[in-house]
Amino acid sequence: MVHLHERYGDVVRVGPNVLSFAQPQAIKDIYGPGKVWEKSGYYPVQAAVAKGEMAHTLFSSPDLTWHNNLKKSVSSSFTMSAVMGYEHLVNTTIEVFLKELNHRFAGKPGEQGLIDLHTWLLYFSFDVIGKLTYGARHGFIESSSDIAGIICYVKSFLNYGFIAGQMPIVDKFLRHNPVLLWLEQQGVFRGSTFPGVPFALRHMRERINYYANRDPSETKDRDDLLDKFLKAKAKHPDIVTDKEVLGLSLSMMIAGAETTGITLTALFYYLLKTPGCYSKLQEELDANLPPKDFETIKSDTNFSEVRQLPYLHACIQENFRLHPAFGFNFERVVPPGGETICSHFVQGGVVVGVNAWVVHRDRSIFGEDVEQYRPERWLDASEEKLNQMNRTMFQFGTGNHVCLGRNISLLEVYKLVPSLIRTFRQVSLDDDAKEWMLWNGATVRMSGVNVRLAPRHESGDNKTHM
Ligand code: HEM
Repeated sequence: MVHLHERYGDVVRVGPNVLSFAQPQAIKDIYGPGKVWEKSGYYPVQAAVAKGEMAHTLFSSPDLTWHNNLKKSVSSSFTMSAVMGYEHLVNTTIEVFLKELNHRFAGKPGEQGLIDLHTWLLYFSFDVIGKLTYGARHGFIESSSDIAGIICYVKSFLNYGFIAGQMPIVDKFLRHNPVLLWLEQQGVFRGSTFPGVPFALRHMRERINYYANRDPSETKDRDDLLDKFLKAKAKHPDIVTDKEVLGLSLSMMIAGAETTGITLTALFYYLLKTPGCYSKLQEELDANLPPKDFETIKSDTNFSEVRQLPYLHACIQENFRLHPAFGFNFERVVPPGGETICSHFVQGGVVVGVNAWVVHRDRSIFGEDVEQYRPERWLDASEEKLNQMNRTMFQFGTGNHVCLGRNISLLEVYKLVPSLIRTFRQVSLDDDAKEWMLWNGATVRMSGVNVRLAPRHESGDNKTHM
């Protein structure tokens, strides 16, 4: 999409009835205050399937009333202050992650010390989401494997949606084929069910039993998202049923895990490719959060503290700018009667959208060096420029469908990056000259980010903490 706009200009017709806009003004015109336009046919293709039934999520549902009511019922569990209450759940996952990396790889020579960073950060982000949603990790990290093929499924699920979503009618013959769904309901065919469904159903059952079999005065609230979803169900039974609880739980994993794993990998890649930035960040962390021993490091990396560190913030913003996790246009349908977008009148029914990869590379906003990873642009900018840059950031979308889990992903990123950098004396690319490989399958994925870790304490010191 970046190349298409470079070649054909600010408005590109990318399908018979589909327009892509490059100018930041289009963000305001399409998704801005008061704009509640329907999502395009791209989204329902992304519905999960549970035992032959469509399990719509906030992301996939075309029904705006259902979406708005459901989002309103659970949004208080995703505010920044609510999310800070989940910090200890992230801490325990960071602790396990760092211990595994240290024990398996740190300081080891040859193949033994080589880490496929993206794969490990996916183990991390999928385990964090399990912990936040159900209070229990699936165990990707400890087993160093893709449990039940969940990660692989999410990738192929998004790949499929990315392709089929270009011509949504084909979906009715493929994944959401009514005959296949019916066969699945009869137990004849099990191809479409998301492998995360059995986990979700087991945790839902256990939780419902937990509350049913205890006197309310004896039950202690659990502090995970499933508890919040079940409370929303009790409070708004007309809006949130078991089906919604299942859809919400699944969407945490589908929308929230790979996106954060990609964001973390890109951030380490850019930092390691620009060693000056890495050293500056390390200096800031060392100056503000003096290194502690391995056991206490995860609890020392306090979210409210690290959020205030300017260089860390600049590094994270610059990464979101250069590598937003989603690589597709967030498509909406122009309402009947038509609307004006960036001074062009567009007829009702036309699908329009903006791509974060495109607007984040607008030279009039971010400067001529848009392809360069340069966190300093966030520190050197005048107040007016900074406001303009912040307004153009589109990695989480905006408006009615803005990412529900953005604060959760910020919590993960702001905590994991300093924790990993402080835990190891050195993090380095295995081959500095090698570039990563990128491809777009709705999320923009990478491969070839292989790193090595040097422990802070070379000798037996480190082992005593394991
Ligand atoms: C770096 C990480 C993440 C990125 C870049 C990201 C990006 C996005 C974007 C761009 C959208 C809106 C798409 C559109 O308008 O069409 C979205 C929606 C959504 N995201 Fe995220 N996301 C991230 C993490 C998460 C997490 C951690 C969760 C949950 C725990 C989550 C849950 C959702 C949900 C439920 C929606 C649908 C919201 C709606 O339609 O109202 N996301 N995300």
